Amino acid sequence: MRRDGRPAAVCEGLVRIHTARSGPVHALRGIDVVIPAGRLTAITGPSGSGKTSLLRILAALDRPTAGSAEVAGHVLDELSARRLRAVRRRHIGYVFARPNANLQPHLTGREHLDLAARYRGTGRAEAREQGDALLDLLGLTHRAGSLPGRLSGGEQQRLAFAQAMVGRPALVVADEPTSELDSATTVELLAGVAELTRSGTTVVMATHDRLAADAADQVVHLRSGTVAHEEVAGRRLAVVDGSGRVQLPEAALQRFPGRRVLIEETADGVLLRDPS
Ligand SMILES: Nc1ncnc2c1ncn2[C@@H]1O[C@H](COP(=O)(O)OP(=O)(O)OP(=O)(O)O)[C@@H](O)[C@H]1O
Repeated sequence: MRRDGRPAAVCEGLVRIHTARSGPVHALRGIDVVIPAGRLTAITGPSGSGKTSLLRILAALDRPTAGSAEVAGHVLDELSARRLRAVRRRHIGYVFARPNANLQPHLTGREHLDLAARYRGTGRAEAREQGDALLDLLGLTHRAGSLPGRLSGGEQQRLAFAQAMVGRPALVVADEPTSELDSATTVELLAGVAELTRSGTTVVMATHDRLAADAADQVVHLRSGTVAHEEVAGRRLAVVDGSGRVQLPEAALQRFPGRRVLIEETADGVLLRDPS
């Protein structure tokens, strides 16, 4: 949670319909999700389930077709384009999947951090202090003077996280940041990210990688643009949306071939039965 106890981001009934040549594509069909502050949340789900569409809205790079997204207390869908850009600059860090997409070839590690901090309005002395701490935490101190071309893929992604986090944004959004790394490098990067979330940063990361999902405090699993389930503290939770809809796990769904259920309330829960 943030110091004020509020989550870093809250999405309610998010709908995103893309316009493709073949017609409208319903990428998000009513997503309710809460991103707790100071935690690592993984967004998982098969290809095309809506992970990037959700992340782009959380990162203020795109707007929902309907529903609302609040980040750091700002209701993004109500903001003008200028205010949205300002919120993105100040409060949101972004990490792309491809290491070299995150970095400028002519800037050293240190220069990346200085520039990102200035962009977020952080004073020079504070930026230096935070930059040093981030480089140290991510094992990059000896690389501060190097250009990205001299860094390994894993080091480049760690620098990308440092750059996304300097200036203390409310939310760092990362789209499959481990997809181009081998498993040993992935483990190293995740250890660094876990360390950063322990120091108070909130990270939301789309991933296909089980290692990355296992490192998360919360996993939100998407299926066809809806939240299929969440995993928190090792427990798998179904999500009841605002209109009372619950997605059953695949195995449970098999029990209802007619897609109709009898709902029985019992003393300690609710029972679903096949009516046939
Ligand atoms: N700009 C766009 N224009 C048209 N359709 C889009 C656009 N962006 C995404 N889509 C479609 O929306 C759906 C969800 O895509 P999205 O990229 O959000 O899923 P994803 O879970 O991130 O997929 P992947 O794991 O393959 O990256 C897909 O059917 C995709 O083709």
